[in-house]
Amino acid sequence: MDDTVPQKVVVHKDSPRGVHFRRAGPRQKVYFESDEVHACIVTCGGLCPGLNTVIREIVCGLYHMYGVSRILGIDGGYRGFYAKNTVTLTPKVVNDIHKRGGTILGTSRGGHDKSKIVDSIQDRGINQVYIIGGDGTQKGAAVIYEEIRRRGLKVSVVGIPKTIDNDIPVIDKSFGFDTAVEEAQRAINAAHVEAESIENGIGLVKLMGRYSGFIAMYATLASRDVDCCLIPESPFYLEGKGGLYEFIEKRLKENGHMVIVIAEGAGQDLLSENLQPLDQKDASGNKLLQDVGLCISQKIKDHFARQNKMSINLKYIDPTYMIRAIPSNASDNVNCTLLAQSAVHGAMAGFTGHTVGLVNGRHTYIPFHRINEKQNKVVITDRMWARLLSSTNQPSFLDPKDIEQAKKAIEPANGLLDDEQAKKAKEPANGLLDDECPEDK
Ligand SMILES: Nc1ncnc2c1ncn2[C@@H]1O[C@H](COP(=O)(O)OP(=O)(O)OP(=O)(O)O)[C@@H](O)[C@H]1O
Ligand SMILES: O=P(O)(O)OC[C@H]1O[C@](O)(CO)[C@@H](O)[C@@H]1O
Ligand SMILES: [Mg+2]
Repeated sequence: MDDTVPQKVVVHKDSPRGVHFRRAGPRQKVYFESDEVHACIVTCGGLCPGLNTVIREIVCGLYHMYGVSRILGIDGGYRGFYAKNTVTLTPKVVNDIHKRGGTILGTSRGGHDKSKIVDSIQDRGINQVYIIGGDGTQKGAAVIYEEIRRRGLKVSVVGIPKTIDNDIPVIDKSFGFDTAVEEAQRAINAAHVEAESIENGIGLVKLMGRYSGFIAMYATLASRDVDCCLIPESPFYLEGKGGLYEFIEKRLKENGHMVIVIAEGAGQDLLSENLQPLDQKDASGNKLLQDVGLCISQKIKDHFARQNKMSINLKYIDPTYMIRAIPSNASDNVNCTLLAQSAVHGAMAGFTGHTVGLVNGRHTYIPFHRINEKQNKVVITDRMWARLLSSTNQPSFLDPKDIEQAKKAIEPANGLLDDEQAKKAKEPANGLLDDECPEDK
């Protein structure tokens, strides 16, 4: 019950203990009686490998570990609470679903209406709400939790973080990420085979990653066939000395072919507004991006045609939805199972207002505000990006001015508290930061 997990494992010698989270797991005392539990599960946002596994394991966990049998599936994301039907979930119904991609409950963007959702929870007598989704979904879950608290309802609200983009902070990584990276290898392999089979072949692969380039970075590091990885966090330019065109020319001269991986959110500043207006948003308010892969492919082709000194053969591969619409692999299945079990144990113990997640290799309960305060991004002054640059041997596309700016904009690259932060942090008498632990009813 009292075990905690530190957010930062590497700290200065004299710095304070920092933020700790409650360790997840079964408790000796449970808050809910089995027969009084009425649980529901909802999936929101984009698809991600492993959604069905999490649903399955929540249902089986509640049923087999705690004898809970009243479990509802909410159809079609947040709006399903008030605008759609529900599905009764039993171990039999969910038995085989982990073998399928997608979510048997359906999902959606937009439609988060706090009052209508909490009215529906109240009217149906639901007292455990399991919400599976990405950064937007966790923000929505926090709003629901606050409203439930305001109304004084005895309802546990638990988030299970889902994102192939890996853009949720604090947690080590989200379920589905490994599967997506693995599937991306197939596209990169195809790009490589095409590129090396033809003179001056270029294989260009676009991968998901709206604001965070983790999939592109890990897929590149895993593959070894990638010559250049472009991500939203690392600005790049096309023309002139040190630009992308110059690098392409150099690689083609050296190797006769090359593979480029580009994350969907990279290089948006280089694109024209002709594909869609720049301020267009999806139903959840996420900015709709232009197809950077298509635009950059065309620009590369035009450049080399204009130059007339080298004829190139570019093949553009866009596996976007293929990497997230598949079932989770073995390691993600394990990950999903443990997350679902942690969620069930926490809710049964009466914890609420938190997301379950792996922190430094341990399962924890993380208060919503910690998850929602920022977005996880690749830190281009940190080790991983440096490792990638060493692996591909690509230019950093940065001038010293950009490096200085990036350093100022992010937290310290080595993850250590600087002196100022260290001074601000105070260690409470019992060594635990009370407000960092989910509320215990
Ligand atoms: N700030 C917010 N407050 C309340 N609800 C929100 C907020 N942001 C998003 N939501 C709701 O959360 C749901 C999912 O959000 P979104 O479409 O951004 O996907 P996500 O959870 O971020 O997943 P992903 O981006 O990984 O696909 C939507 O129904 C949306 O209305
Ligand atoms: O087309 P949709 O369903 O909005 O999903 C696209 C988005 O989903 C994500 O994969 C996040 O789930 C982003 O990388 C991508 O921009
Ligand atoms: Mg999101």
